[in-house]
Amino acid sequence: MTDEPELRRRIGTARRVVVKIGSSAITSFGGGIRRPQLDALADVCQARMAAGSDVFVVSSGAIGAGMSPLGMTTRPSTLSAKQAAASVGQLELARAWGDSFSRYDRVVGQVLLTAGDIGRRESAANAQRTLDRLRTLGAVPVVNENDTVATNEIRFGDNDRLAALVAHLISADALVLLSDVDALYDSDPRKGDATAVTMVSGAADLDGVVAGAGGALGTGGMASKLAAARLAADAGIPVLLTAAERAAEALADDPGVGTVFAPRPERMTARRFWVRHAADARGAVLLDDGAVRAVTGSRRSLLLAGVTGVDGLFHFGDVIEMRDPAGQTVARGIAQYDSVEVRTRLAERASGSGTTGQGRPLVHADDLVAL
Ligand SMILES: Nc1ncnc2c1ncn2[C@@H]1O[C@H](COP(=O)(O)OP(=O)(O)O)[C@@H](O)[C@H]1O
Ligand SMILES: N[C@@H](CCC(=O)OP(=O)(O)O)C(=O)O
Repeated sequence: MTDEPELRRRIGTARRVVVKIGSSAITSFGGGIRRPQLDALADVCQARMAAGSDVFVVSSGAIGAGMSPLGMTTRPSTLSAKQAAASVGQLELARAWGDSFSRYDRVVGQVLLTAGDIGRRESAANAQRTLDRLRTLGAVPVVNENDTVATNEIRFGDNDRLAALVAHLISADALVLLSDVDALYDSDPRKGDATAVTMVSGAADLDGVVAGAGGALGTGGMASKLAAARLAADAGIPVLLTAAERAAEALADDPGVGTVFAPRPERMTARRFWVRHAADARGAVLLDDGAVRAVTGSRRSLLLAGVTGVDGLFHFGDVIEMRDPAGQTVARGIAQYDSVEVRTRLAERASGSGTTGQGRPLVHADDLVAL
């Protein structure tokens, strides 16, 4: 098991680093983008690049940056108003990052992505190639969610998750999450006494930790950072979480600040990671209790015999969800049948005219990830 100093050194010497900056760190109510803070972050990223690392920036703040030009005084709540604010704000944000890095004669490349893009192999491969080419050209990729086309259903939910998915996409060696709080605490530090957690190596370290909501400008709060850290851990990527104002220490070669999250000892295969985290599920099947035990406890393939119903339309090769009798999603995996065929087989079984106990499994154990 990795110890804390070793993990911190690993992050400090990572060759390829994704740095995610939250809205709360670089925007303010009424004032839009806080240029001095953004410049300070660009200074730190430049120093790390000068030391030989590749840095990929994931920057939130488009909605915050677009509010004041549009005369909005509170963060918009409807999707269309958020998208309108973001479309104005993305320009402001890209210009600000461009100006900031131009002080070092560096060009930035804006990369706007949705969850759907990362969930589809072809567009994910294209995004990965673009990011890589920007890197080889010496430009700094600045990634954000493509808010204009993201819908409630397909939103990343927040940029912490986006940053973790990007880190996986580009095979990063470390992910640094910069927020307005200097570490993970056992409860929201804004609400009183709280103790900092310096390292998380597994679920047990989160026992008793209450991850609360974010600030007025952020979206995910601490829960989304923990989910992103878990996602990165599955991808084998260590994470450091701290405040943007500690960025210089966070990106130093031996970062002594914030909370570090250890990756899984064995990186999930790219295929299982994709099934678990990236791909959009196209539909779902309902399982009986025996099938739930088989797929979650014994990690066996899902046979049609354990399926009691189908929800939605899916095709052979799509990622589907598996739900227990209470409707809770217990696993995800790749379907080896179309939904129409599953429905037909279930109807045959109900009428006594067929068997569903034989044949190939609906989801093979190798393509199945319990949640
Ligand atoms: N257990 C916790 N530890 C640390 N911060 C927490 C915790 N619970 C809630 N928070 C709050 O989460 C906020 C950071 O989330 P958010 O506003 O979404 O940031 P960002 O804009 O950087 O994504 C902090 O301001 C902090 O008050
Ligand atoms: N794409 C949105 C992201 C919002 C968001 O996730 O913000 P944060 O929780 O501060 O990372 C924007 O740029 O405003």
